[in-house]
Amino acid sequence: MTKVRVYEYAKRLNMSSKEILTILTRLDIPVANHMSVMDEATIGKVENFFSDVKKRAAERHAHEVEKELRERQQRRQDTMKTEDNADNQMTNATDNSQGAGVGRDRVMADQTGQTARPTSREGDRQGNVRRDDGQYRPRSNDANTGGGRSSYGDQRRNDDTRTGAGRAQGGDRPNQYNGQGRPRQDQGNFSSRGPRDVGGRDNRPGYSSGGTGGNPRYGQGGGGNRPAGAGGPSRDGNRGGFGGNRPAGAGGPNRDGNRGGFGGGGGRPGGPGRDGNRGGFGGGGGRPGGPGRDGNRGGFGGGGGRPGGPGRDGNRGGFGGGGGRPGGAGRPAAGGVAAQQKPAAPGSLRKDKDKDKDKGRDRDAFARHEEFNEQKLQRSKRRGGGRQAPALPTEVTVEGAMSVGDFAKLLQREPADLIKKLLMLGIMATINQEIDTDAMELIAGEYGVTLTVVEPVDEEALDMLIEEEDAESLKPRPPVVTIMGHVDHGKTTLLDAIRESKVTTTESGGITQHIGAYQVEVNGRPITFLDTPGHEAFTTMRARGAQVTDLTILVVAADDGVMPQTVEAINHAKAANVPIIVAVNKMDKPDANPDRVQQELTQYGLISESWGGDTIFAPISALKREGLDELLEMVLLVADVQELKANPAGRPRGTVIEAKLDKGRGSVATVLVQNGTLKVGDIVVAGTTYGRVRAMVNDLGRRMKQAGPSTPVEIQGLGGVPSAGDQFVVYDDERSARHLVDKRTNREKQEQMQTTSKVTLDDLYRQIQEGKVAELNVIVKADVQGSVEALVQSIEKIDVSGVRVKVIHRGAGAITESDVSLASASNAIVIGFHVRPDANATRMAEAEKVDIRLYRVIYNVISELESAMKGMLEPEYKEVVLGHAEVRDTFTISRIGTVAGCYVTDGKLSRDAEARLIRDGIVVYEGKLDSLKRFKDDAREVATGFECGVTLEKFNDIKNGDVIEAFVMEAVKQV
Ligand SMILES: Nc1nc2c(ncn2[C@@H]2O[C@H](COP(=O)(O)OP(=O)(O)OP(=O)(O)O)[C@@H](O)[C@H]2O)c(=O)[nH]1
Repeated sequence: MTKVRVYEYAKRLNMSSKEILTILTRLDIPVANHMSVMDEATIGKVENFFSDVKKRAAERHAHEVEKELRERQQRRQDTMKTEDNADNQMTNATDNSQGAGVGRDRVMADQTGQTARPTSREGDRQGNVRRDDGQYRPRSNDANTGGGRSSYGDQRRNDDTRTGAGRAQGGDRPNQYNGQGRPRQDQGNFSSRGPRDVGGRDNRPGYSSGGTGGNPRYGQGGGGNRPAGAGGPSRDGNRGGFGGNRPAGAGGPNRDGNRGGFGGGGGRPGGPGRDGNRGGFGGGGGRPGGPGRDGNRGGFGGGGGRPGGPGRDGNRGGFGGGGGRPGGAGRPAAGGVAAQQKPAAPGSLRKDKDKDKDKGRDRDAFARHEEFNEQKLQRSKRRGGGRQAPALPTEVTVEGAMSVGDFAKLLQREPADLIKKLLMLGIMATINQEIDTDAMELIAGEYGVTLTVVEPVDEEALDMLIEEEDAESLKPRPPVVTIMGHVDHGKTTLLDAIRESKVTTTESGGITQHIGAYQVEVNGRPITFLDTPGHEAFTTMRARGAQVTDLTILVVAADDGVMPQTVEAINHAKAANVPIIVAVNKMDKPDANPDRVQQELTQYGLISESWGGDTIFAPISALKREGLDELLEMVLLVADVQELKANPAGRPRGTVIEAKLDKGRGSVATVLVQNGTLKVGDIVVAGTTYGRVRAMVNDLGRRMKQAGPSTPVEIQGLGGVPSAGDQFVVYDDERSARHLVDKRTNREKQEQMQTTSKVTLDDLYRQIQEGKVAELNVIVKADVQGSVEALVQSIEKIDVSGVRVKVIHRGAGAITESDVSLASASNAIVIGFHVRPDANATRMAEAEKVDIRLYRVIYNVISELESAMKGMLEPEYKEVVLGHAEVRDTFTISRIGTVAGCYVTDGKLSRDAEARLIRDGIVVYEGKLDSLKRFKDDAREVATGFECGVTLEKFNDIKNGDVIEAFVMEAVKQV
């Protein structure tokens, strides 16, 4: 497959480019826009994504289908259980009940289609109903004849062959039966055309009716809801048979068992039962039954449902069926499980003397029936338990806003349902739209789910494997010091003085080399100096979130006093929350005035100890190497107060101080180890590069095997050149290091594509609303110090909706690169009053996306800041007139309107300009140019001295002599 652009690919899939871009973003594939090229791998990933989505949808569908099936099955089981319970209750009822009834619906048809004749002949059948004397006496209590047409599946006694009989057929063929059930028995196959519509038609009409034999108590016949078919004969059992809706037709004969059988056209017709709990079911539309003997259930037989085979002595004879669960194929009608369990005794007539035995069998059968039911229940429980859908969550945890779809997934609810609920709450949202935690809370409440909002996981911290070190493993570490100050106040001289005086004396013979940082030893304790005087340590590094400095030495020349960069340095240090030690330098100079320095610094909150403050002032002469020991002792003192600690045995991590590409050595980076002990061979990830430490060199040029906390070392072996301020960490394996670097590179690219999140006045309100800004950092630069102070005082008074303005730096003079870098590091805006940024500052501001605002009136500064904070900052527009044209002629064209033939008298007319029509000095129309043509062609612009055709948007009343004025509205920056 060749490469395609996003929009082409989207078109191919009949999707929008936006959708594809969204998918790519989700897949962490950086793309710029719809014109971006998708290579084969990317397309593959997208296609995988689609197939995953499809797979998930299919799974969900399957799950739903399965659930539906399970519910159906459960319902069926419940119904059966209810009936079984009813049966058992019947068992305890009277003996000798029999009845005959005529089913309402057709009961059952046999395989031959013959109508079952409810003629009962004693002795002529197996498994029949006769009792003691073999005489079939319909009236007697003993020999019970079921009237009507019994629907028997297989009424044979099933001595040996068990054919799946009792397949009821047919539907509602009416069959006039009068409630006199005369069960007919055939050899083996019994069937009956179910009687229908005889007997009463009311609800329980045929109760006790129609039975020709014996006590018709339980025989049911009738035509109504629970009407009667012909009940089968019953003996010693409870129920002869049912007919009607729920059974109908003739019930089978019953003997000693609980249920003779059900007969039914629409319901379940029964076969004969003997000794068992249920003879069987037989049915036209439902389940017709086979005969049962000694077993719990004879069997089911059915036309539309389940037809049954014979059962004997076992739990269930078998199922057979014509329709739903076809006979033979379902559970085999022949034989059946039970039949094999206990071979059938030759079916025969039952004698009274066998009665006790029968009763015993009854009990056995009942027990088996119970056992079977229990087993069935357990099986269904197991089945249900195994496949049970996971319970819906009652508690969910979120980290912040998420899309409706994702939240629905979390709640395991349908997104559409969520969208509906959101709508009810007045929130219009689509599945991909993000909702905040408040909305989530409301939705969760609707579902009765507890929502917990937790702080989002700091991915960077995770990536950097930042673990909490336990207090016991922390050991004191050397302080890391930077030196700052105004130009020429002696920073470099001081750094050199410290290095030479300390390094060379302690490490005699060592050749110091510049690696960007070095360590000195004072009173046996090391101090690390960052060798980069100036702001980089603060700005560049802080912008990357790195904080390397523990304290800063502010160098102020005693002869020069506090200068602008001194102030800047103070502000940098304060912004970074780093303690300051003031080194009053050049004390050797005759015009040195340390008091002045002390006095000037009080303005910036640095009050010397001698004046009751807590800032240490150390008078030194860097040139003459005087006062250095005292200064360094002070450094140690302040460090002690800070209790600087690290775990030398922890995971090595730190910050890149500087890095370069060396011709011979490749990537060389000076790093400051801040925790753990970095060793040669370690796999280091720094920024977007990684590699194995090949060699380590300290500031004395010595090869090192390992470097502990606060040690600056130069390392070789990284794959690329990291940036100053990049944090590094040691990874356990190269693969995960590479993975992190890939991830970072992708993220970086994406961030570059996205708009900056730096604060600007234009989107300040949004950022305030989003809670991103609670304090607006401002750098104030003005032409004179007086203006600076006035401005700062006014600005600091602004307090809108809890957002405070904080002036982090102020000064007189042009806006410099340093101001911009401080603004960038501190997410500040720069306010210039009667000053302008220099070229470098402008360039840097563009690169760093720092908002510089220039003003000439203090009032504008205040009002604009206030408006921005209130979200009312409207860009100001001014009208710029482009030119005029005189209407020399007009034409009316249908469907277009009036076309004005014009002559441009001055300036130009532009196609997308706004226009006004002036007639005799009065503006009669103001709107837009609808079309602008030179002859027949559309023109973008028509300049002075040319003719053109003009139409105005929704305006036709143009007359000769009118003047068309073209103008545009331009946004103006306030200056
Ligand atoms: N008399 C005297 N001169 C000093 C002292 N310290 C530095 N100087 C001189 O001041 C000048 C500037 O010193 P640097 O160390 O370059 O000053 P810096 O602050 O590093 O200057 P930049 O690198 O330009 O920011 C040099 O000529 C030094 O010799 C001192 O203690 N006494």
